[in-house]
Amino acid sequence: MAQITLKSLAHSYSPNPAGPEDYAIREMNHVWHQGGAYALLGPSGCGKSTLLNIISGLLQPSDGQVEFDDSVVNELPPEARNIAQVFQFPVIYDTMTVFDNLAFPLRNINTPEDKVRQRVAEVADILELTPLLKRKARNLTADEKQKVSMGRGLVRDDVSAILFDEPLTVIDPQLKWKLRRKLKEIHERFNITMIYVTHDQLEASTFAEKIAVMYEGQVVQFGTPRELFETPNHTFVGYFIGSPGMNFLEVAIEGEHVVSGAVTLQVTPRVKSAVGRARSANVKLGIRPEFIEVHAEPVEDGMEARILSSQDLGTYSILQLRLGDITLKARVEEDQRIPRDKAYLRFPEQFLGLYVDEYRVELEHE
Ligand SMILES: Nc1ncnc2c1ncn2[C@@H]1O[C@H](COP(=O)(O)OP(=O)(O)OP(=O)(O)O)[C@@H](O)[C@H]1O
Repeated sequence: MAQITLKSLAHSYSPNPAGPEDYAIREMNHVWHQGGAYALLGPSGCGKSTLLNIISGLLQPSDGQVEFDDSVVNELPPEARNIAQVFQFPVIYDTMTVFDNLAFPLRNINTPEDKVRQRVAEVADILELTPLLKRKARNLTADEKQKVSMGRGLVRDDVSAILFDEPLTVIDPQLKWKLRRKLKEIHERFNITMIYVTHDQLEASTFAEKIAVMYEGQVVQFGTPRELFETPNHTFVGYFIGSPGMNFLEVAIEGEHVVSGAVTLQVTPRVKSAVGRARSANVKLGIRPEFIEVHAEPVEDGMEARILSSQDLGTYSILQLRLGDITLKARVEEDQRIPRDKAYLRFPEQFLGLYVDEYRVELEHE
């Protein structure tokens, strides 16, 4: 078992990278602590698989170091790194039985047969594969095959880490939920570092204690699901986490006011002075749909908005609103009165984030 440290790590698939856009991983420093349950979350193409393959040794980084505890492992091949990896599609031997498939990684390191039997029984039990142990793998369904593939990743208890690359893609939605719970249970039981790659925020937050959000080859935030929701460090995290994502308004100071396009925003003096201090033309205010106050009647400092649509989602509704030339989304709970055509909006200061050049900055005290 190990702590995995990435030091000034970068990777380009091009032999002569000309600029940052030629890097699948842009320079990053990151630590995965021993025993953590982590998710690596981001959209397609952001570099998740590249990063996993660098950790497992399938890929050599073009720059920087990968360390397991205090040893640099850049030169070590995958088999010497003691890492288990579970891929999107099943990697199993069709002609072997389920038992032999599960036993394979253990027999490969000359584990005594009684220990093999004990570990295979344990993992088969957790993954509900016990009735299938004697079956040939080729006769299994796609779901069952992927469970065996996961079992092969989980069967050794001496690995430095287990890396999962979207392991539930081929699994039926009903079973996905159950398997995620099982992985969590296994993590709690065996205290192995697990890194789980996904592009699905729900999958990430049900599995992981901490999520690394990747965007354009970099980890833009590493935090608990709650931190990512409440204080996104980067506008991308705001968009990507939450359903719907955070609203962002491009803002500037005009005379005495904070404006967004043609709209004068009602904000506190503290927000105004923070916007005024920003030394960039790229300044945004972010607020989650959950935190916009929506009133049916005029209120002090309320900003009048038109309601474009209202989507009833059972216990809450999502309103699409037009504030001047800005489109916003707001969430209204079922016990709240939903205005018909017009609404009056307030942006409570404690829920506003200020973003300069896409990164969050504190609203300092006066
Ligand atoms: N073997 C390769 N050769 C050249 N470019 C590659 C190679 N593999 C990946 N890339 C590029 O590197 C970038 C990161 O890809 P990567 O597969 O790591 O992203 P990802 O986040 O895992 O995406 P997905 O979720 O679609 O698998 C992408 O621009 C991709 O096109």
